Amino acid sequence: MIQMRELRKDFTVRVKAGRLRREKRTVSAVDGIDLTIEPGEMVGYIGPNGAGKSTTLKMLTGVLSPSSGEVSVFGLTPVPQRTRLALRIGVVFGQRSQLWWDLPLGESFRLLRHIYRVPAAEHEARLRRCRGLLDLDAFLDTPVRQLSLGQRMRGELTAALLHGPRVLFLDEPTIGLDVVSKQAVRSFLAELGASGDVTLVLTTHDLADIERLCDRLVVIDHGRVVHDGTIEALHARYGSRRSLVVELDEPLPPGFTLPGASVTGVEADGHRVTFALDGSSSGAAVAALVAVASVRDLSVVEPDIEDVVARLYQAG
Ligand SMILES: Nc1ncnc2c1ncn2[C@@H]1O[C@H](COP(=O)(O)OP(=O)(O)OP(=O)(O)O)[C@@H](O)[C@H]1O
Repeated sequence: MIQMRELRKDFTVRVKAGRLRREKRTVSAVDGIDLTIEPGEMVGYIGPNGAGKSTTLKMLTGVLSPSSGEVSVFGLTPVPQRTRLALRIGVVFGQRSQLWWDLPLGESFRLLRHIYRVPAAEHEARLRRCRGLLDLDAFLDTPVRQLSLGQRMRGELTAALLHGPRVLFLDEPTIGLDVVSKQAVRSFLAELGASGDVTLVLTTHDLADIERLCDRLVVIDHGRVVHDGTIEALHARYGSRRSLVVELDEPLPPGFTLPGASVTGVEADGHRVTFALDGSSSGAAVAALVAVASVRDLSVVEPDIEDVVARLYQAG
């Protein structure tokens, strides 16, 4: 459905070289990306600032021409076949709006129906679904410029879906949103993805978006793919381990060891101890621990995706 072969985008920039002189320099924003995305996938496309994420999305949506390589979406080449492509994709760029600033939100939706020539019944059905899932009714009559960021983002998502696209490209869809709006947007996208009707390609700096939504994670750095797989595969690659945190009535005896685990932290005068678990089961470690110590409370903490992604970025 989406294919990129040796995809590149170079920008020529002028940089200062001395007091008056400026030199031309080439920045390889996207530096040879090979990716195939199948229908129904939910792909998180992440990377540090300047990694080339937005540039890739712009080439996929027909905003920018590649410098070399190939890109196709539904077999269409985005820039020359942009109009045909627009009928089949939805795009949400968190920082930019596709709504009419001075019109009420509902009016923007009506205009989009005419632009995309969507039959009235289809439009109504899609709008009804979005109204229900995104709670739009309270602000359908409000001019877009008066909407809060969270309300506008819910409007943007609806606007991107009213023509029934099979692929949705989202660039930072939760940027700047409060926790409640973030959850509303994530739940909506999760439901959309679960229906299997829409393929999602999403860039974000908020890794909770990825954990909640994406079954595939593509990490890019300096315009190249540095990881492509599940979040679990990323943890496995970096040896991330789950932790067992125990609250104890008495500190453990000196030299205490737990099979399949190693101590990574001791706090509260030895009353709180953190173990990194080597294996996948925490049961054996817990059993060994309660046999020798008086355990007041315990919890198993999953590895933190922020940590592993930070390590990946630093390695790059
Ligand atoms: N129009 C442009 N002209 C010159 N350089 C550009 C242009 N657009 C992007 N770049 C450069 O290309 C590189 C990749 O930029 P891009 O916006 O794709 O990164 P990004 O991964 O989306 O970053 P961020 O997370 O900060 O949004 C950066 O070095 C950027 O400065």
